[in-house]
Amino acid sequence: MITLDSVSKSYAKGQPAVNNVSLHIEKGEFVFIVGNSGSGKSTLIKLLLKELEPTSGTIKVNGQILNKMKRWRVPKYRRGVGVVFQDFRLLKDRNVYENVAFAQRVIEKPNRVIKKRVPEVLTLVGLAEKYKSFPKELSGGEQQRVAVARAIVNRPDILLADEPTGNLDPGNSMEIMKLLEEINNRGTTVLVVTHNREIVNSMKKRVITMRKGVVVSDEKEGEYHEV
Ligand SMILES: Nc1ncnc2c1ncn2[C@@H]1O[C@H](COP(=O)(O)OP(=O)(O)OP(=O)(O)O)[C@@H](O)[C@H]1O
Repeated sequence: MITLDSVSKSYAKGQPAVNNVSLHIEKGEFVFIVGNSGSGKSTLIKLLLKELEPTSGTIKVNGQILNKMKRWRVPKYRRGVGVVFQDFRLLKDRNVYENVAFAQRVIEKPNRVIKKRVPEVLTLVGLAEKYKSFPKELSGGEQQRVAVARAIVNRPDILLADEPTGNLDPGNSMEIMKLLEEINNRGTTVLVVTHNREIVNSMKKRVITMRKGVVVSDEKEGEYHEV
């Protein structure tokens, strides 16, 4: 599903943010990416979204080599990848329903599809009853649920979450991770960048640890390592 082959990314100067990384993630896997601040995790996510180009190496996602992808194909590619961020990034002036529906409207899904699909995903994330609420009327955990609903409404093959619990308390953090696990159980490949040691250690998933741009460990049912 995702293969990185000797991928490096250097910004203007200094050592590469991602340094000769090779890894393979199978369809349906749940993977944590951990590592200190500045170890290259967000850069890796941006490379997978084709927001950045690698300085060298190749990235293959769903059989497509990202480096060679024609520019006009990129929007379609990104639609197959759901993304969740630490800061939720909801539209403040739209209610829960519209925040999720928006992701379908931009790809011109017909209204009858939207009317069926949005309540479905809101039920999955446990927010069916709050569909009329605006982001400011929701708790942080609820806002992140909306962001997750928006990320999955178009049924992406892959869900990338960059510090999805960074702004949440421990209870809400665990609930969001359980939700990501549920989405994974339904077939979506899930990659989660996190600093949350307790959650990583309790969930017993694959853990890829980065340090200074390099993958220093990659364990099945791994633990959070300080490196
Ligand atoms: N746009 C940029 N221009 C120059 N250097 C950058 C840029 N973005 C990131 N870097 C550098 O690349 C390295 C890796 O950054 P990255 O954001 O990928 O780390 P991270 O592991 O996601 O960190 P954090 O846990 O703090 O989010 C850091 O040294 C950072 O300063």
